[in-house]
Amino acid sequence: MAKRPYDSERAEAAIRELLLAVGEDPDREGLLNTPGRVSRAFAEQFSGLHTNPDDVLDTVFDENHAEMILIRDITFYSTCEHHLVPFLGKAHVGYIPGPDGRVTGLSKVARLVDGYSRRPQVQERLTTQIADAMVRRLVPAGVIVVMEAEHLCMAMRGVRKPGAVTSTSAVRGIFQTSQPTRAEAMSLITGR
Ligand SMILES: Nc1nc2c(ncn2[C@@H]2O[C@H](COP(=O)(O)OP(=O)(O)OP(=O)(O)O)[C@@H](O)[C@H]2O)c(=O)[nH]1
Ligand SMILES: [Zn+2]
Repeated sequence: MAKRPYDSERAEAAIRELLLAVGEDPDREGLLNTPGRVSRAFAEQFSGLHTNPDDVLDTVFDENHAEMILIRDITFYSTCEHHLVPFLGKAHVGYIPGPDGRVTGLSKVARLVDGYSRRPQVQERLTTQIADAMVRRLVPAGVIVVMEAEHLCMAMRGVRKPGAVTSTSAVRGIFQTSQPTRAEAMSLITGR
Protein backbone atom coordinates (compact mmCIF):
# COMPACT_ATOMS: atom_id res chain seq x y z
CA MET A 1 0.00 0.00 0.00
CA ALA A 2 1.11 3.59 -0.66
CA LYS A 3 2.78 5.38 2.25
CA ARG A 4 0.98 8.65 1.48
CA PRO A 5 -2.73 9.25 0.77
CA TYR A 6 -3.81 10.50 -2.65
CA ASP A 7 -3.00 14.23 -2.87
CA SER A 8 -5.48 15.79 -5.28
CA GLU A 9 -4.11 19.32 -4.85
CA ARG A 10 -0.64 18.16 -5.84
CA ALA A 11 -2.01 16.14 -8.76
CA GLU A 12 -3.98 19.14 -10.08
CA ALA A 13 -0.94 21.42 -9.85
CA ALA A 14 1.17 18.82 -11.69
CA ILE A 15 -1.40 18.41 -14.47
CA ARG A 16 -1.61 22.16 -14.92
CA GLU A 17 2.20 22.24 -15.13
CA LEU A 18 2.16 19.39 -17.67
CA LEU A 19 -0.31 21.29 -19.85
CA LEU A 20 2.04 24.27 -19.79
CA ALA A 21 5.00 22.00 -20.59
CA VAL A 22 3.35 20.60 -23.73
CA GLY A 23 2.64 24.12 -24.95
CA GLU A 24 -1.02 24.34 -23.99
CA ASP A 25 -2.81 27.19 -22.22
CA PRO A 26 -4.38 25.70 -19.07
CA ASP A 27 -6.44 28.89 -18.67
CA ARG A 28 -8.34 28.52 -21.95
CA GLU A 29 -11.98 27.67 -21.40
CA GLY A 30 -11.87 24.03 -22.49
CA LEU A 31 -8.99 23.21 -20.15
CA LEU A 32 -10.11 25.12 -17.04
CA ASN A 33 -11.56 22.06 -15.34
CA THR A 34 -9.13 19.56 -16.85
CA PRO A 35 -6.65 19.36 -13.94
CA GLY A 36 -9.53 18.54 -11.58
CA ARG A 37 -11.00 15.98 -13.97
CA VAL A 38 -7.68 14.28 -14.64
CA SER A 39 -6.92 14.22 -10.93
CA ARG A 40 -10.25 12.52 -10.20
CA ALA A 41 -9.57 10.06 -13.02
CA PHE A 42 -6.08 9.31 -11.61
CA ALA A 43 -7.52 8.86 -8.13
CA GLU A 44 -9.77 6.15 -9.59
CA GLN A 45 -7.09 4.61 -11.85
CA PHE A 46 -4.63 4.35 -8.95
CA SER A 47 -7.07 3.61 -6.14
CA GLY A 48 -5.50 0.18 -5.73
CA LEU A 49 -2.46 1.88 -4.16
CA HIS A 50 -4.53 2.85 -1.17
CA THR A 51 -6.22 -0.42 -0.36
CA ASN A 52 -5.10 -3.96 0.19
CA PRO A 53 -6.74 -5.64 -2.82
CA ASP A 54 -6.54 -9.01 -1.05
CA ASP A 55 -9.17 -7.88 1.46
CA VAL A 56 -11.96 -8.53 -1.06
CA LEU A 57 -11.23 -12.24 -0.61
CA ASP A 58 -12.43 -12.03 3.01
CA THR A 59 -15.79 -13.44 1.90
CA VAL A 60 -15.11 -17.15 1.88
CA PHE A 61 -17.45 -20.11 2.05
CA ASP A 62 -16.60 -23.62 3.18
CA GLU A 63 -18.23 -25.44 0.32
CA ASN A 64 -16.17 -28.61 0.34
CA HIS A 65 -15.88 -28.20 -3.39
CA ALA A 66 -12.77 -29.95 -4.66
CA GLU A 67 -13.07 -29.27 -8.39
CA MET A 68 -11.84 -26.50 -10.60
CA ILE A 69 -13.51 -23.09 -10.55
CA LEU A 70 -12.56 -20.89 -13.48
CA ILE A 71 -13.72 -17.37 -14.24
CA ARG A 72 -12.92 -16.45 -17.78
CA ASP A 73 -12.91 -13.14 -19.67
CA ILE A 74 -12.72 -10.73 -16.75
CA THR A 75 -12.22 -7.39 -18.49
CA PHE A 76 -9.50 -5.29 -16.88
CA TYR A 77 -7.96 -1.88 -17.42
CA SER A 78 -4.56 -1.12 -15.97
CA THR A 79 -1.91 1.56 -16.45
CA CYS A 80 1.55 0.85 -17.83
CA GLU A 81 4.03 2.18 -15.31
CA HIS A 82 6.53 3.10 -18.02
CA HIS A 83 4.33 5.42 -20.06
CA LEU A 84 1.24 5.94 -17.86
CA VAL A 85 -1.08 4.89 -20.68
CA PRO A 86 -3.60 2.06 -20.42
CA PHE A 87 -3.13 -1.58 -21.09
CA LEU A 88 -6.34 -3.54 -21.17
CA GLY A 89 -7.66 -6.95 -21.88
CA LYS A 90 -9.04 -10.12 -20.32
CA ALA A 91 -8.00 -11.98 -17.21
CA HIS A 92 -8.81 -15.65 -16.64
CA VAL A 93 -8.52 -16.92 -13.08
CA GLY A 94 -8.92 -20.56 -12.08
CA TYR A 95 -8.37 -22.38 -8.83
CA ILE A 96 -8.97 -25.69 -7.12
CA PRO A 97 -9.91 -25.32 -3.44
CA GLY A 98 -7.59 -26.80 -0.82
CA PRO A 99 -8.42 -29.57 1.68
CA ASP A 100 -10.66 -27.21 3.68
CA GLY A 101 -12.80 -26.57 0.55
CA ARG A 102 -12.53 -22.80 0.92
CA VAL A 103 -14.14 -20.91 -2.00
CA THR A 104 -14.80 -17.22 -2.51
CA GLY A 105 -17.60 -15.30 -4.20
CA LEU A 106 -17.14 -15.17 -7.96
CA SER A 107 -17.36 -11.38 -8.05
CA LYS A 108 -14.58 -11.19 -5.46
CA VAL A 109 -12.12 -12.69 -7.93
CA ALA A 110 -13.03 -9.97 -10.44
CA ARG A 111 -12.67 -7.35 -7.67
CA LEU A 112 -9.22 -8.74 -6.89
CA VAL A 113 -8.21 -8.29 -10.55
CA ASP A 114 -9.51 -4.70 -10.42
CA GLY A 115 -7.68 -3.91 -7.19
CA TYR A 116 -4.26 -4.85 -8.51
CA SER A 117 -5.03 -3.36 -11.96
CA ARG A 118 -5.63 0.05 -10.39
CA ARG A 119 -1.95 0.67 -9.79
CA PRO A 120 0.94 1.63 -12.05
CA GLN A 121 1.77 -1.84 -13.35
CA VAL A 122 3.59 -4.16 -15.67
CA GLN A 123 1.53 -7.09 -16.89
CA GLU A 124 3.87 -9.75 -15.48
CA ARG A 125 3.70 -8.34 -11.93
CA LEU A 126 -0.06 -7.85 -12.14
CA THR A 127 -0.48 -11.52 -13.11
CA THR A 128 1.77 -12.71 -10.28
CA GLN A 129 0.13 -10.52 -7.65
CA ILE A 130 -3.32 -11.90 -8.46
CA ALA A 131 -2.10 -15.50 -8.27
CA ASP A 132 -0.23 -14.91 -5.00
CA ALA A 133 -3.23 -13.19 -3.40
CA MET A 134 -5.40 -16.20 -4.25
CA VAL A 135 -2.80 -18.49 -2.64
CA ARG A 136 -2.53 -16.33 0.50
CA ARG A 137 -6.23 -15.93 1.15
CA LEU A 138 -7.80 -19.16 -0.14
CA VAL A 139 -4.96 -21.60 0.51
CA PRO A 140 -6.10 -23.54 -2.58
CA ALA A 141 -4.67 -26.74 -4.06
CA GLY A 142 -3.70 -24.64 -7.07
CA VAL A 143 -4.20 -21.38 -8.96
CA ILE A 144 -3.83 -20.39 -12.59
CA VAL A 145 -3.99 -16.81 -13.86
CA VAL A 146 -3.76 -15.99 -17.56
CA MET A 147 -3.91 -12.40 -18.79
CA GLU A 148 -4.14 -11.21 -22.38
CA ALA A 149 -3.73 -7.51 -23.02
CA GLU A 150 -3.13 -4.80 -25.56
CA HIS A 151 -0.69 -2.12 -24.45
CA LEU A 152 -1.55 1.31 -25.81
CA CYS A 153 2.10 2.31 -25.36
CA MET A 154 2.84 -0.22 -28.13
CA ALA A 155 -0.19 0.78 -30.21
CA MET A 156 -0.57 4.56 -30.26
CA ARG A 157 3.10 5.52 -29.95
CA GLY A 158 6.61 4.08 -30.03
CA VAL A 159 6.70 0.87 -32.06
CA ARG A 160 3.04 1.41 -33.18
CA LYS A 161 1.78 -2.15 -33.38
CA PRO A 162 -1.96 -1.99 -32.66
CA GLY A 163 -3.54 -5.38 -32.13
CA ALA A 164 -0.44 -7.05 -30.66
CA VAL A 165 -1.60 -9.15 -27.72
CA THR A 166 0.66 -9.99 -24.78
CA SER A 167 -0.18 -13.13 -22.80
CA THR A 168 1.18 -13.78 -19.33
CA SER A 169 0.47 -16.58 -16.90
CA ALA A 170 1.16 -17.49 -13.30
CA VAL A 171 0.55 -21.02 -12.06
CA ARG A 172 0.76 -22.28 -8.51
CA GLY A 173 0.33 -25.64 -6.80
CA ILE A 174 -1.33 -28.45 -8.71
CA PHE A 175 -1.39 -26.43 -11.95
CA GLN A 176 2.41 -26.53 -11.81
CA THR A 177 2.72 -30.22 -11.02
CA SER A 178 -0.14 -31.78 -12.99
CA GLN A 179 -0.02 -31.40 -16.76
CA PRO A 180 -3.63 -32.70 -17.26
CA THR A 181 -4.99 -30.21 -14.70
CA ARG A 182 -3.19 -27.38 -16.42
CA ALA A 183 -4.40 -28.61 -19.82
CA GLU A 184 -8.01 -28.75 -18.54
CA ALA A 185 -7.75 -25.14 -17.35
CA MET A 186 -6.23 -24.02 -20.64
CA SER A 187 -8.99 -25.71 -22.62
CA LEU A 188 -11.61 -23.93 -20.47
CA ILE A 189 -9.78 -20.62 -21.01
CA THR A 190 -9.47 -20.98 -24.75
CA GLY A 191 -12.97 -22.48 -25.05
CA ARG A 192 -11.76 -25.58 -26.88
N1 LIG B 1 7.70 -6.56 -19.81
C1 LIG B 1 6.83 -5.55 -19.95
N2 LIG B 1 7.18 -4.49 -20.69
C2 LIG B 1 6.29 -3.50 -20.81
C3 LIG B 1 5.02 -3.52 -20.22
N3 LIG B 1 4.37 -2.38 -20.56
C4 LIG B 1 5.22 -1.68 -21.34
N4 LIG B 1 6.38 -2.36 -21.50
C5 LIG B 1 7.61 -2.04 -22.24
O1 LIG B 1 8.47 -1.25 -21.48
C6 LIG B 1 9.52 -0.87 -22.35
C7 LIG B 1 10.10 0.44 -21.92
O2 LIG B 1 11.21 0.60 -22.75
P1 LIG B 1 12.14 1.92 -22.80
O3 LIG B 1 13.16 1.70 -23.87
O4 LIG B 1 12.61 2.24 -21.42
O5 LIG B 1 11.08 3.05 -23.19
P2 LIG B 1 10.73 3.65 -24.62
O6 LIG B 1 11.93 4.33 -25.20
O7 LIG B 1 9.51 4.50 -24.47
O8 LIG B 1 10.42 2.34 -25.47
P3 LIG B 1 9.46 2.10 -26.72
O9 LIG B 1 8.10 1.76 -26.19
O10 LIG B 1 10.08 0.95 -27.44
O11 LIG B 1 9.44 3.38 -27.53
C8 LIG B 1 8.92 -0.89 -23.74
O12 LIG B 1 9.55 -1.93 -24.46
C9 LIG B 1 7.45 -1.26 -23.49
O13 LIG B 1 6.88 -2.03 -24.55
C10 LIG B 1 4.69 -4.65 -19.44
O14 LIG B 1 3.60 -4.77 -18.86
N5 LIG B 1 5.62 -5.64 -19.34
ZN1 LIG C 1 4.19 1.39 -21.65
